Amino acid sequence: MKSVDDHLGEILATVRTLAPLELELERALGTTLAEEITSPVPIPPFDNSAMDGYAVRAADLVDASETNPVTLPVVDDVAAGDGQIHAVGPGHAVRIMTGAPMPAGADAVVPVEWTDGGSVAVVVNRSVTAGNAIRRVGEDVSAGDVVLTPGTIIGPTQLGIAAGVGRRRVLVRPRPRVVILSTGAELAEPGTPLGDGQIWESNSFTLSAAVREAGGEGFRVGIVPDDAAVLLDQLDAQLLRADVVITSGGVSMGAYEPVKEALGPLGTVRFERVAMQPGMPQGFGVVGEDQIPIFTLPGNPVSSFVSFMLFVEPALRKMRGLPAGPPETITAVTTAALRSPAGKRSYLRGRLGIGPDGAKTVAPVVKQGSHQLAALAMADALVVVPEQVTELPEGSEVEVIPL
Ligand SMILES: Nc1nc2c(c(=O)[nH]1)N[C@H]1C(S)=C(S)[C@@H](COP(=O)(O)OP(=O)(O)OC[C@H]3O[C@@H](n4cnc5c(N)ncnc54)[C@H](O)[C@@H]3O)O[C@H]1N2
Ligand code: MOO
Repeated sequence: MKSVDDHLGEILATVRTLAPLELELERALGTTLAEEITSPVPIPPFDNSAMDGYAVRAADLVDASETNPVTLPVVDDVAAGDGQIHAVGPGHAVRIMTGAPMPAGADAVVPVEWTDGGSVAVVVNRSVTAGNAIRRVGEDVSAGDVVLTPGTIIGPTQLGIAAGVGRRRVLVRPRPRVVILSTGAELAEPGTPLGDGQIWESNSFTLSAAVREAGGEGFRVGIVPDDAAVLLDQLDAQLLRADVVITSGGVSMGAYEPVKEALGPLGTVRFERVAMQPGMPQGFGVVGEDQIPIFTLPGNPVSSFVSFMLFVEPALRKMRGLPAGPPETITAVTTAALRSPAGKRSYLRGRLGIGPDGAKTVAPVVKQGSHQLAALAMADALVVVPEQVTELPEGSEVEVIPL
């Protein structure tokens, strides 16, 4: 049997990082920046007020206090966005709003709270230090400063700074588009009644959501009947919009394995047994003119999800231009004994916690079957049990993949 590490290694050697493209900011969330973003101007572009109040010369207010208020005539008004030239002469004040450009001659802003709020003349009852409540030009960013570097994942604040330095479009590696096809004659669409022998289809929901969480765009094609020709037709139609295809089901040893039947003859997809549980039957390869990577995951719901975490998620990271490798693990101490088949790496479902000594613990969930989706939904971690280990007593230190 092939090792988990070899399988991932082959996948990562095959998938390619997506080519960069220019996207409007509104569409760039979750993409990976493929250029350096610099600011063409200093930010803020001009000295401006940090508060609503009065622009003054601090020297005029050195003696101002509660007992000795100073009155200054208000000679002008300047609002945010005002492009006019304003000035404050000695002994004068200009009413100013937050974000408005500082008038020439003024060296401080007196917040309105320190005054009587007058609009013709203002009574100030505190002195002010020069520079008070002024935001200086370039205080956030100097002209030419790099604000974002290539390889940065674009989140809300990165979008904000790109806009804040005047960009409308950015060069990014897009979110990989992942088409998800579920095979199985027994599958019924959730929300419709179950016929005899049927179960509700769930893998495509799990997988498309996992794709989204992994920074891709998941397209749920839904249920494809157990018919190789129909599957190939569907695949053909979907390849137009896919950077990756995932199928679930139809790869084991049964009499009706449409995925194997459809893709096997192409010669570009390998079906293998990987030394892991769950998720032993795996297929990976490329399809179509553009050699789109395809993952044929096992149909059991836990198996397909675990396979996604181990193989598809790292592949998506590589496609996004991010460092890619096996999922990161943390160490935790088991709260119960564990069993694992010899020669396979197990990914048991567990719940993380904190022990009385403050150490991280992991409690295996009771139902560990590949079909027991409810137990997976209650778990928040996968406990990794190495190939050669078949039993672990309670209190063992283990590697855990947090979900
Ligand atoms: N003789 C053998 N039988 C099986 C082997 C084997 O080595 N020899 N391997 C078992 C293992 S391990 C797995 S995993 C499964 C994988 O089978 P397939 O990938 O071919 O998947 P199916 O047979 O189509 O389905 C398996 C199971 O999962 C349910 N399923 C499938 N798709 C969905 C879906 N979209 N949503 C919810 N549930 C789904 C399906 O009803 C089956 O119960 O094979 C074992 N057998
Ligand atoms: O290897 Mo299968 O994925 O356990 O159930």
